[in-house]
Amino acid sequence: MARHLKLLVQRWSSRVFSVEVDGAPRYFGVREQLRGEPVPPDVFSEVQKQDRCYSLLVCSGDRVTGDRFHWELRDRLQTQLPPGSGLRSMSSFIPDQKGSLLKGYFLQSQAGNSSLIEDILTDLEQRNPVLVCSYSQSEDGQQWTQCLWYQSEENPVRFCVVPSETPKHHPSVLNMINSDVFYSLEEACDVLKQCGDIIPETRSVLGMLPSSLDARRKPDFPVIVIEGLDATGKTTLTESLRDSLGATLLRSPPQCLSAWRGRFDREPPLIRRAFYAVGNYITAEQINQEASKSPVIVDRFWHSTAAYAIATAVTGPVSNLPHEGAEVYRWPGDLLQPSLVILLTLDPEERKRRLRSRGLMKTDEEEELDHNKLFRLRVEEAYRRIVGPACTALDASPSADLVLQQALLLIRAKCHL
Ligand SMILES: Nc1ncnc2c1ncn2[C@@H]1O[C@H](COP(=O)(O)OP(=O)(O)OP(=O)(O)O)[C@@H](O)[C@H]1O
Ligand SMILES: Nc1ccn([C@@H]2O[C@H](COP(=O)(O)O)[C@@H](O)[C@H]2O)c(=O)n1
Repeated sequence: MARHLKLLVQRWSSRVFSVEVDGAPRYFGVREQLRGEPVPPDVFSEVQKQDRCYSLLVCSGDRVTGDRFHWELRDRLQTQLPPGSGLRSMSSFIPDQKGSLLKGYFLQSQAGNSSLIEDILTDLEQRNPVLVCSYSQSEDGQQWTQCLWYQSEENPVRFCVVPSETPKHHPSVLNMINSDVFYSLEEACDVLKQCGDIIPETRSVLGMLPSSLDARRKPDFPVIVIEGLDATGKTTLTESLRDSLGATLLRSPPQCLSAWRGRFDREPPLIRRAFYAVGNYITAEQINQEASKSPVIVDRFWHSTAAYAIATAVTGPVSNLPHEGAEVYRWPGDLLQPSLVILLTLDPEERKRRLRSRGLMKTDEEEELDHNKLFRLRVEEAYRRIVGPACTALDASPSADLVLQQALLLIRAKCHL
């Protein structure tokens, strides 16, 4: 077994395992010896006595390869596993230890399917950086045990499975910085550079970056960013503001990246978020140039990149988000700061009505906003928690003209235009 896997398993009992059930994580741990009465963790409560469970944790040392493999693995398992395997997302982490998160999947093997599932797992384990554990119930039905699957045929070391307290932070929070949310151009570029061989388009994207960036340069004219969920009226408002103020209208991601956006939208979060992060820096350079001549209006910027990334990385209710004031909500030190950020807010029913009447194709995330109320609430709350600058909320439900008048009032008050 590779050295890093050995180290990992030696610290097994300090790790917490988390399995997603109905969009919320359930936690358990493992101990070498059971102290006190056995209490099966609730993840196992609906598993039949003769069934086995398996966990697969991705253990690649290289995060780009690991994230892509984790992403593809779901599709592979969904197509290969027999029905009733109850495939769920899972992770393992050391509470409060940044960077300790390992991602993977948890599944059930019903008695009749066991050999088929074991063939799939053997093949996976032999060819890929994945650590498989199996879980079985003791004869008396009192206890679930975990063992590393590769050695289960020989003399397996069995760990007792025990319930674990809900940790202070959602597991994804541990790996969020510079995986989901990038705090410098350098970090985002590093990820894209590592993808050069597998995604040739990254070279063209990186080629769009200016040779130098100066975040401290203060633009001569105000820079106003308009943010909000899709169909809240950003396009309508930004175009009206451009006309009313004689401003330049820009957007993030910038027009010059349009050809490659779809390609990066199909990649796992690490790569997708790095693409959008780099897009903000390219837009920032365009802002710098235009804001020496006129006010600049920007349709989406950093708030969108960070809020969607944070809200997607965690699951469950808003209380699972990193707490208000956490590091993930701060503005990157090397990114131009706008003079004002206006967040358009809208009642979900009215937003749906506008979406329907517009009738355009929706991205996966837009679909998710529609179907998953918790996801929408997390995005909205993440928007509100980002600081440096924080956004100013504006009710987008009145007519387009009234929203424009309200936005102009805010801009005049804040930017003295
Ligand atoms: N204040 C308003 N009242 C009623 N309808 C509006 C208002 N503002 C915009 N709309 C309509 O709602 C729909 C969505 O607006 P718009 O395209 O401006 O939103 P958006 O935030 O830019 O969306 P996306 O982020 O998905 O591009 C459009 O059909 C638009 O005409
Ligand atoms: N600065 C940005 C802009 C957008 N995104 C991501 O794109 C999606 C929304 O874009 P629309 O063109 O549909 O408005 C959203 O899902 C964000 O993930 C971003 O990350 N950063």
